[in-house]
Amino acid sequence: MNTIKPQKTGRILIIDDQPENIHVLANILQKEYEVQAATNGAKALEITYGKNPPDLILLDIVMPEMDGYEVCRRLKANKQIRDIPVIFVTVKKSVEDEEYGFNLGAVDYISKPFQPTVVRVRIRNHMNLKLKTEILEKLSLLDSLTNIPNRRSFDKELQREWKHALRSGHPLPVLMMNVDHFKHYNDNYGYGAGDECLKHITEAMNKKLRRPLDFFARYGGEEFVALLPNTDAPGTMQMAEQLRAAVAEANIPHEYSDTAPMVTISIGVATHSQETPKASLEELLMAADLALYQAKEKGRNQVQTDSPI
Ligand SMILES: Nc1nc2c(ncn2[C@@H]2O[C@H](COP(=O)(O)OP(=O)(O)OP(=O)(O)O)[C@@H](O)[C@H]2O)c(=O)[nH]1
Repeated sequence: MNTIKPQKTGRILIIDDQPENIHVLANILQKEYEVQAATNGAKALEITYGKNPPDLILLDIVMPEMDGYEVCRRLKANKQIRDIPVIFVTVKKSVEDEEYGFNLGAVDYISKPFQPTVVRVRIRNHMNLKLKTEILEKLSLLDSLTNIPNRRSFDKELQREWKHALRSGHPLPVLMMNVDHFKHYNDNYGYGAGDECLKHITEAMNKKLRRPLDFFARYGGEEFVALLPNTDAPGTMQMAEQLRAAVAEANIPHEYSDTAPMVTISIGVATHSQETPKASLEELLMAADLALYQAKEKGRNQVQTDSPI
């Protein structure tokens, strides 16, 4: 008979210099969670920075070389991993010790010797909170209609890529895309049909953006935006043209468009590069917006750029 194994709901890293202590905690937790172990701070940091970081960390304080406080300090100093909850599990149980641990950013403090049931419940609570927070964070970065990143997510990504472009000297192209005569579409086919249209357009464009660094988001309403980091000017124009064509070729009828019998988009391209440097990311966005305005002015269903090849 096939038995269904309950799914493990998270990964826990146990850090303790005494393997037998790790064993005791692992025994309590491994039914519910995937358990990782490290007997010193250096190994713990290696696991945490690695490909499969834990969702929660149980950390002993008294360890030779790097003690638990120092491990915690280093974890909390790193932006990428500082949100992993740390729980101290220790024989140090004075109020001052606890206070010190909490001040370093720990979420809880479990004194040894401990009651397995209490440990299990406290860890389950912290794990649930961590996983739910993660889900909410992911949702807060997604556009609910199209399921692609939203403007908030784009703003974060742009900040990151802007800094990277300044450091590396690589070009950073931005594409602003706007649906043509979308007000007529909504007014004539209805807002629900308008929503469906936005979903189809998203799909059509998403299929074309294949590079791992490409970032595509809904900027708001009927406006979309894409970042194509490290793409040169000819490549950017080719990509923009492909996106424009992909929407036209989706062939979504739009009898009320003054431009074409189907839904089309206009695209404005601006690039921060050695040839066309921008003083700030705001200037980069404004340049893309201006190019989009020109694409609309010149007849829509076309690409305009501030960085001609
Ligand atoms: N269905 C739907 N419509 C939206 C959404 N967000 C914005 N819109 C509509 O998009 C339309 C945008 O209209 P305008 O800014 O006048 O632009 P346009 O009609 O596309 O004209 P041009 O951009 O000049 O070609 C408005 O009717 C908005 O109500 C959405 O989430 N769903």
